[in-house]
Amino acid sequence: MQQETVVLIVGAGPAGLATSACLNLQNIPNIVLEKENCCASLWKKRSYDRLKLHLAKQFCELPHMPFPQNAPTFVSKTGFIQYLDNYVSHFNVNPLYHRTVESAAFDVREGKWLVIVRNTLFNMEEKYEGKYIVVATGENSEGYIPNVPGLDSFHGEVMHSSHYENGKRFDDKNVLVVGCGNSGMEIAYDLSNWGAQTSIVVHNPVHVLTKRIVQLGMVLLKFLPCDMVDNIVLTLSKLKHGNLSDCGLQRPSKGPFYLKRITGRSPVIDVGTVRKIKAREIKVFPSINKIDGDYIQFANGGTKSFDAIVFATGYRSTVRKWLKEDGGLFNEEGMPKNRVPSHWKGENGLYCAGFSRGGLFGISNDAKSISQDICMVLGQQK
Ligand SMILES: Cc1cc2nc3c(=O)[nH]c(=O)nc-3n(C[C@H](O)[C@H](O)[C@H](O)COP(=O)(O)OP(=O)(O)OC[C@H]3O[C@@H](n4cnc5c(N)ncnc54)[C@H](O)[C@@H]3O)c2cc1C
Ligand SMILES: NC(=O)C1=CN([C@@H]2O[C@H](COP(=O)(O)OP(=O)(O)OC[C@H]3O[C@@H](n4cnc5c(N)ncnc54)[C@H](OP(=O)(O)O)[C@@H]3O)[C@@H](O)[C@H]2O)C=CC1
Ligand SMILES: O=C(O)C(=O)Cc1c[nH]c2ccccc12
Repeated sequence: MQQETVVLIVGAGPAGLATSACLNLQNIPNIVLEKENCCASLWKKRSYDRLKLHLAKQFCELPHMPFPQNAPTFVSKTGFIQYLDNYVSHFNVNPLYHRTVESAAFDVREGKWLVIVRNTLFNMEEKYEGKYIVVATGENSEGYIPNVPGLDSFHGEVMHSSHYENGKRFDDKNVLVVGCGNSGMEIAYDLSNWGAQTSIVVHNPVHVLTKRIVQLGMVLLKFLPCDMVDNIVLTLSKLKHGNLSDCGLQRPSKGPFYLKRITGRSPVIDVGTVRKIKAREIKVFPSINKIDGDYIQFANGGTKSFDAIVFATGYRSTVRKWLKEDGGLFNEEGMPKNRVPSHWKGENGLYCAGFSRGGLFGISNDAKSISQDICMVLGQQK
């Protein structure tokens, strides 16, 4: 006899996989719906070649499966993909691929979620039902490119960081990276290594740390208050990098771990970009005013021509495009209304995993909280 699906999970990234694994361990029937042809599509298809986990492996593991002892402290992209593929087989997670969720709504009469899915392999509509639904489509669902005046007139190549693989075909080209988050800073470094004349737009203050300093900070946070940890990591970072304001990099007035906690914004973990900026191998520009043909004009009045622009300007959640209600959970931007740790549970059996802005560590906590909650509610109903 076929078991009735109890939980529908939308998205087979780390969050969907971890939630399914936790439910499988409790024998709670679930289905994972994934629009791509593989799991962890961000890692397999939408991230640059030289990507490594920025946080030490103990902060990046999913529930119930540590990284192998012989894995390096900072796991490579291929190592992480291997880990996820092992995770999927170990916990018998079987996502349904080529399934794009187009709408989900709660049927009050039936007390169920009704989900309409496009099977893109056969271009047909499918319907699924579940008592619970877990949104695991991620904070990084689609690349965001700002509305820059004149962008349409730009003659060169324009891409989002999620489509950047490496700088091979940009050697000797003039490339502008817009955005100085972790993607922008690392892509600028990669482009410069491949021989591109590289520039980066830095429009706001930014914290630049190193992976070792962040690792120390993460450990210290277990014992010390956040402001004390921020003082320690900032002192270490100033010793390491010196004063960067001459190079166009200002530090925010609030500390890096405080900002991570309150705004979710991650500090930049330097991979070597700072040395290149100091050596003027990578040029820093302020905000873009406008684009005219090949020429880009900056807020300081400077103008320069470029062959290509990489927008490393972040991502947006897409859940509000298909979830037909906010479910008491999501704001207009498709992010949780409530602050961590009250962010993962909505109304009528709606949950979200992977929206805490806490990276893989946050994802692991969400998956455990959601599976425990569903297990408890089902237990009460028996
Ligand atoms: C470049 C990059 C590097 C990162 N590195 C780290 C790191 O080192 N450490 C860390 O802790 N965090 C890191 N993060 C943050 C975070 O951990 C990752 O983004 C992680 O992949 C998020 O997992 P997720 O499952 O929530 O979302 P995703 O990995 O984005 O998975 C969501 C899945 O949902 C699918 N989907 C979307 N919409 C639909 C739909 N309508 N129907 C069906 N399927 C759908 C997508 O195809 C995708 O496979 C990184 C993020 C980025 C962008
Ligand atoms: N190895 C790793 O672990 C890596 C992890 N990541 C993680 O992935 C997530 C996404 O990172 P990322 O892709 O860098 O996106 P982010 O959202 O973290 O960064 C986007 C950057 O673009 C800037 N920006 C936005 N709009 C404009 C604009 N109009 N002009 C100029 N700058 C602009 C933002 O500045 P502001 O916010 O001030 O507006 C910010 O600095 C983060 O959590 C990050 O830490 C990413 C890469 C590698
Ligand atoms: O890679 C990211 O953006 C993350 O969100 C991971 C993360 C969680 N907590 C942090 C603290 C400092 C730097 C990165 C992270």
